[in-house]
Amino acid sequence: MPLKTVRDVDVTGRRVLVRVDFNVPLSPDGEITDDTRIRAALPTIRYLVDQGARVVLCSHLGRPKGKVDPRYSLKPCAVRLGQLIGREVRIAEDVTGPSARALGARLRNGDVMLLENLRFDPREEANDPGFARELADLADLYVNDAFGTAHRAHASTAGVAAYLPAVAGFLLQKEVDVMGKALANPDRPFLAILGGAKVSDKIGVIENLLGKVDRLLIGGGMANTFLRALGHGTGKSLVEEDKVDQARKLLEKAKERGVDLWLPEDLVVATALDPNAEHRIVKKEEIPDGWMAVDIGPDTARRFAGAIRQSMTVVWNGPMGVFEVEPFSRGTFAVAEAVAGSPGLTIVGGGDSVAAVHAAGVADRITHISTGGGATLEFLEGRELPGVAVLETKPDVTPPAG
Ligand SMILES: Nc1ncnc2c1ncn2[C@@H]1O[C@H](COP(=O)(O)OP(=O)(O)O)[C@@H](O)[C@H]1O
Ligand SMILES: O=C(OP(=O)(O)O)[C@H](O)COP(=O)(O)O
Ligand SMILES: [Mg+2]
Repeated sequence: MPLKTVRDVDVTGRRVLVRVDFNVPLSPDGEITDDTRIRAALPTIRYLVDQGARVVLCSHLGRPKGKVDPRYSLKPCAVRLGQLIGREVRIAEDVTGPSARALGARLRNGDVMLLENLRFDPREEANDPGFARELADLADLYVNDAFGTAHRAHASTAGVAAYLPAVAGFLLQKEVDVMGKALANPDRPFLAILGGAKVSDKIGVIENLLGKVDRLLIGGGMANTFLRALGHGTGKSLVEEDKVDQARKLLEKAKERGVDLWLPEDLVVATALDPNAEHRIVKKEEIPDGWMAVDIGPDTARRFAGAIRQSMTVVWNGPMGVFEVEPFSRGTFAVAEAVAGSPGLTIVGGGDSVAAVHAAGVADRITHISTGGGATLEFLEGRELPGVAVLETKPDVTPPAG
């Protein structure tokens, strides 16, 4: 059934708590390197402002693990949002404390404020009902527009809906709608590309993906755990030791089901994550001790690009390497270029993958840029996302055919 959205409720003069995903990539000195996720939330924010709502935005940024940490402050996002909407966006000093409550009480119709990083409070990720209640007490209505975090059952994405009317924002609605249609009956060959660094988070989706796709390409940090499962040394690469067994089983399952699962055949290895670090290209069996895999190699990039160009549906999440460091960006950019040149429907999702697609200059040749990485993968798996499940629906009014 279709989701109820902000358009289906009266918002004028009401305090509206809007969960957004402002988890944007930051440079080492704390500058926003890609503001796609902030821009993606603008339609909902602008609508609420125009309707005279009192807007209380909330988001997480990074993984500060329940502790206040200035490196993960949302202040830069408040500044950027203020520039984009042309009005002041005040940021609270705390999440649900005295500063947030005082700023909230002073809001006038059309004002916008932002709470500090939700994950400064350990109760957010624990989906603590007391914390959900404190969030709810700041508002009269809850709007979820954080598609990128909709796969998390946290206080601000799920728990809070127990205490307030809960509707979708325009971004979340659009993501669910566009991807639902695109992936309901995909043209084949259907290919997925998986990379990035959130290995333990995302390895779990592979089993179900094997039942959906014809071919799966694995690169980036995700590939290293699989190389280890094949018995190769991985030096000081990012590897999740406790997922090696699972990776081995997935390799077997792919074989049983006749799904092509491709790993890198060659890699760029480096001595450090530094643009000036020594680096070279090696075969996948030859990662030297003390070195780390930081990108797929040129042969792999060519092979992956060929497969991508032969596919009619492509879903990509997770960079092929540490593309933020220039010498290690080539594999990711080659894949971005290939996805852009693929003849069929293409979806790229994830905070960092989307930043890479913008950096590669190919974003306008992708069918759908999604703000969700892990969320898109779980959606593709066919899993119900907790942040969507808690929202109100409206009766389907599609008239019967004929
Ligand atoms: N081989 C690798 N080793 C370490 N980190 C990697 C490697 N390949 C990619 N990464 C990192 O993965 C990060 C993105 O991962 P992730 O958050 O899972 O993707 P997304 O945000 O697109 O969903 C990037 O910051 C990138 O530097
Ligand atoms: O950046 C995000 O996901 P992504 O890296 O998969 O794109 C979301 O904001 C979720 O963050 P989380 O994986 O720390 O819960
Ligand atoms: Mg990310």
